Amino acid sequence: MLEAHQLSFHFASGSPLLTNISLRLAPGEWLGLSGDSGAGKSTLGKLLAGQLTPHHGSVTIDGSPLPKRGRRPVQRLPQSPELAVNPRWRVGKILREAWTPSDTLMEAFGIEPQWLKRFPSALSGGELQRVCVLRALAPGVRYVVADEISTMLDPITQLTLWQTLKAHAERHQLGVIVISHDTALLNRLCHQQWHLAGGSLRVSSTALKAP
Ligand SMILES: Nc1ncnc2c1ncn2[C@@H]1O[C@H](COP(=O)(O)OP(=O)(O)OP(=O)(O)O)[C@@H](O)[C@H]1O
Repeated sequence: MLEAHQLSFHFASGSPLLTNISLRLAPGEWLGLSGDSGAGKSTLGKLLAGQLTPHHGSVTIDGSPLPKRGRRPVQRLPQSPELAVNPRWRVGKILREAWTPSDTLMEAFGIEPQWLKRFPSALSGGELQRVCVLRALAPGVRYVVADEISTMLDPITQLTLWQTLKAHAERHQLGVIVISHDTALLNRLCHQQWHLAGGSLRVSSTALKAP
């Protein structure tokens, strides 16, 4: 179980951005997070993934704090994949630095073998996003924070990406947090939905689907 316990956070110069945020996500469960631009959704995603440290509160997995070293069990996928990769590494090295997925999985995510020899700048944003999603699914990863990952994809590629991620998450019992402004997408994918406003979470809708 991934749990946020009363998280509070503010940036150095700013007023409080997040106040007393608590949430729980079980393995295999999908949680949707919406909110206006600037509400703090990405910041909350970074806190849950251990990329930022809360000023108050804590994040735990099965009751233990997030590990400080080694592979992060909570992986955050940012909206702009080009900012998340080393532009001087070829795509194959970028992927294999995390793990070596099977050919079947590569195919399922629509990743073509010839892309591996290219540099990230020689892939489209959507192609690179799929590489980054697959890179984040290394063994040992338990939860994924997908932060607006499909905005740049055409509808068909978007659908394929979510279907593939859904199947993979189900097989490996990954918990997934979907950050999006797209209510229809969240309704379709998520078991629980939260809306972030004024630094607090409120239930946006509770789906009746079982995880
Ligand atoms: N490193 C930083 N230093 C100072 N302020 C920051 C920093 N990063 C983000 N902020 C501010 O914190 C607030 C929340 O940012 P965040 O990216 O979490 O919002 P968001 O809800 O994800 O927005 P969007 O939907 O536009 O992506 C914004 O006002 C932003 O300007």
